[in-house]
Amino acid sequence: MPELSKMRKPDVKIVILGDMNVGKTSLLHRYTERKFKDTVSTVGGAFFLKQWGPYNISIWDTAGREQFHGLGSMYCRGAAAVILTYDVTSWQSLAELEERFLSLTDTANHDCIYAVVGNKADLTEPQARLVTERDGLTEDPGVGGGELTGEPRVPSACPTPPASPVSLSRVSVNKQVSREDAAALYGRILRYKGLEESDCLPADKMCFETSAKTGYNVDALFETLFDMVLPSILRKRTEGEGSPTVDLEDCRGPGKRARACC
Ligand SMILES: Nc1nc2c(ncn2[C@@H]2O[C@H](COP(=O)(O)OP(=O)(O)OP(=O)(O)O)[C@@H](O)[C@H]2O)c(=O)[nH]1
Ligand SMILES: [Mg+2]
Repeated sequence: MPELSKMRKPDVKIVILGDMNVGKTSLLHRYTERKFKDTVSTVGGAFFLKQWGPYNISIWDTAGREQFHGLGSMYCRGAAAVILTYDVTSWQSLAELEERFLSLTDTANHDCIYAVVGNKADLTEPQARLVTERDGLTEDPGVGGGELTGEPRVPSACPTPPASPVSLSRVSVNKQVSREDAAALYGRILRYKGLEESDCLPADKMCFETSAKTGYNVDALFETLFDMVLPSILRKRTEGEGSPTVDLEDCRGPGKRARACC
């Protein structure tokens, strides 16, 4: 196990922002641990270190809860990429990105890259929900983590199985945010930053839909960004910014994928 206090300083920083419950922590778990696991609402922030070829990339998870809002711009300081995350089933979560989170990125690098990410794409697939036609009960596998088996699960409030057979239909949860909505937000982000769309990466490359639950598009999201921030790393190295080591006394776990809270 490497001596953490001598760990190389991360070469570059990526920050995930977005409203509470959109799945920021779940996306990081999916990418770094290949799992969809239970989460608790993030307090403050946490970071992961990812070795990408010869480079160390720190990925900062942030709290979406209003009470931690003040920390956001601190986390964004010096970021080379920011992942603005919303929930595809929640229009409000997209609106919050513009109203509450975009201004936090004022402290990011001047050439910071922005990705707009709609998570929980699994919930909008045609087979995302079970609906019992008998009494309108719904079962959401996205929350409980259950699999679709064709057998209704009995709600805890109803200890005995229904006497009559229950017919099942499968419908999708309403998708509230389209890819076009996300692309339009991306355009507004560029304008907010005073950038010309023609000089920037196009919306179809920078807007992703993902599912932390199924893993859909999660590797593509992170690895596309890693590749995109490499020029920033190389420039920083050429400019000789900062010291080559960092004090990571609080880190837990091996250097390849350390995690810490703050
Ligand atoms: N169906 C589905 N549920 C998801 C997905 N990602 C996260 N969730 C669920 O959404 C809830 C919130 O997930 P978190 O990852 O804790 O959300 P967060 O954005 O980190 O929230 P804060 O830490 O409070 O800002 C949890 O119940 C997750 O299991 C997904 O892709 N699909
Ligand atoms: Mg979280």
